[in-house]
Amino acid sequence: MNPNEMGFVFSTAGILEQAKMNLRKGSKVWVGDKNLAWVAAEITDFIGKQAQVVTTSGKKILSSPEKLFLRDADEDEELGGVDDMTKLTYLNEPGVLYNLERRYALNDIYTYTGSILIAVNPFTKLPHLYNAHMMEQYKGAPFGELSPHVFAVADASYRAMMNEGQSQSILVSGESGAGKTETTKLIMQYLTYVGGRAAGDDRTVEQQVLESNPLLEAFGNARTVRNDNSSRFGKFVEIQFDASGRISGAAIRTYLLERSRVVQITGSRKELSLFLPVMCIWEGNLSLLTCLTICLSFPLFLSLCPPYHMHQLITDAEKYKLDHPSHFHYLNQSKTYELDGVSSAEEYMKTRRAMDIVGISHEDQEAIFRILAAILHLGNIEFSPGKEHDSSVVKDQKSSFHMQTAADLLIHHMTLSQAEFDAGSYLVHNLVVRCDVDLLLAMLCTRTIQTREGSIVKFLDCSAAITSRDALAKTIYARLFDWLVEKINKSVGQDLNSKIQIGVLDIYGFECFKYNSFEQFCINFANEKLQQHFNEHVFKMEQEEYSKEEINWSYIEFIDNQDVLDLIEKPVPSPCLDFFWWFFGVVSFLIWFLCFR
Ligand SMILES: Nc1ncnc2c1ncn2[C@@H]1O[C@H](COP(=O)(O)OP(=O)(O)OP(=O)(O)O)[C@@H](O)[C@H]1O
Repeated sequence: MNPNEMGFVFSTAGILEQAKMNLRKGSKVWVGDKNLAWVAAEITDFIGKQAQVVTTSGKKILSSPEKLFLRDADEDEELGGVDDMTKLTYLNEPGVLYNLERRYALNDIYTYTGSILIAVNPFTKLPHLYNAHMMEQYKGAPFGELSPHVFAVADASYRAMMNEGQSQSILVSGESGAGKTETTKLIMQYLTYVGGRAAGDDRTVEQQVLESNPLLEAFGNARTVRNDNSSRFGKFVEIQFDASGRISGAAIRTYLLERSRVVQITGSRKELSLFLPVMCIWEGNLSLLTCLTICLSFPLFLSLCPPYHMHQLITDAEKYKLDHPSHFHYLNQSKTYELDGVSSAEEYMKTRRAMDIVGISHEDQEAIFRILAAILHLGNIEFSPGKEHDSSVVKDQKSSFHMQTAADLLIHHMTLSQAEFDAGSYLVHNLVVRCDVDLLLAMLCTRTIQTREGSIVKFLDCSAAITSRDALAKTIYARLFDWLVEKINKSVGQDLNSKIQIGVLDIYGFECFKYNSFEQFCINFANEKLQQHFNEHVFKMEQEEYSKEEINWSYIEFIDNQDVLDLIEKPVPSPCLDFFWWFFGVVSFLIWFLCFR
């Protein structure tokens, strides 16, 4: 991606400038506060190396001058804050936060910092901000002329694409729950508005992209500590345009599905509930089945469904041998089986509808639910030690039942081509290939190692068998997700001839738990890379430009995360490697010398 072609939407502000300090008595400053983060104060005296400040509430504090930030003096007059933070005299963290707070209080959730848009999550519906009238207002309006808005960023990208004939990208970044996915949807809504096809067309590409969202969310979202509907995958939506600026195709690319959530929640409930009001539960990935089972067991949910749906849910649950979610290991770890304000039955039907819209046949829909049910049954297979050393067997009858059911559900429908049909001795074109339960057992309890002499079968102990079971469940789920994305892309249709497109990247945010999985590491690494791209775009390139043109200005200090990236992705410098091999050689020689001489 060419950074010059990028628009940015940032949902949180980063640390900006610690302005060159010029403190004296009477200076208005920000001083750190344990509860409020920052409070406004004024310097009244200097005692030794410390500055004495008096806060607006009259509290006297001694602070080292380096910990103080200069504050704009005019905040009392301009109660609404500034719509572009570059207008602030002192662009520092407390100044930025205070400005955002003042604007937020007036429901102004958007603020510019130059060409970057900062969005503060309103956690409430603001329909007046996103209606057709607003879209019409922003259409073609020069950037910065109207109040800051996500439509202005989308419009600027669209205009730049049309005027320069170059593809554009919009990066939506921020921590979990900041509002990235909502912002992405609004950008798509606007692009749909300006680049929509002529009236009278059948279901348009843009409609299909928007309509496929519930499907992706049903399979790729989960409840986390910060967000009830957190995307657990990154998404890059490419909207393709023809030369006249009309949408001609689209493609959705997904990244880094957090597949470990299929088999376990991220942190233990106890740890999370100590600090946070919402427990981290795993829900969205199998929300369809959860709702199937919840609907069966809770009359309340049943009463929410129209009779046809009720009937369908019951038969589906019976068909897949499902029960209350508390009976399934992959669902009961959080002990939470419903979300406030979310009707599982409605969600289930919404997802079914989205499948119809995307063109997933009823046979394929059946297959999807069978696979999901099979994953749930897989999770209930337990193991006990076998007769052989370090081996394992299926624990009891209950586990055997779940294994048999999983195998029965993992059937594969094959439609043979005429050539295949003619070549083989098949009686039918359509074959149903069942999963052999003995093969499934062997897959879970043993590992086959290929050697030069042939293959060796190694028994797995109980914990290794459980790891193997979970790995299978995760892999099946991830493949199903990829298949769904492929299906959506086929249904939406890409325009392979398109020369210009707008890409919207919605990548899920940085998170840090007590124990972080490898997946979390990859997610955080991706976020660090994006941060570096942002640093390069906003700070480094601008500063280089100023230096080149010999413009006198003070350097902005920013936290450069290049060291973190180097630590992860840079090859080990060769002197270290050389030393390692030298050291290894010496130690090997000594061992050989001491043992054999
Ligand atoms: N512009 C907005 N208007 C109204 N509500 C919003 C807006 N942006 C976000 N929200 C609310 O915040 C919730 C969380 O937003 P969203 O799912 O977009 O966060 P996210 O940054 O994508 O989180 P994650 O990284 O966990 O997926 C939404 O479900 C919605 O209720």
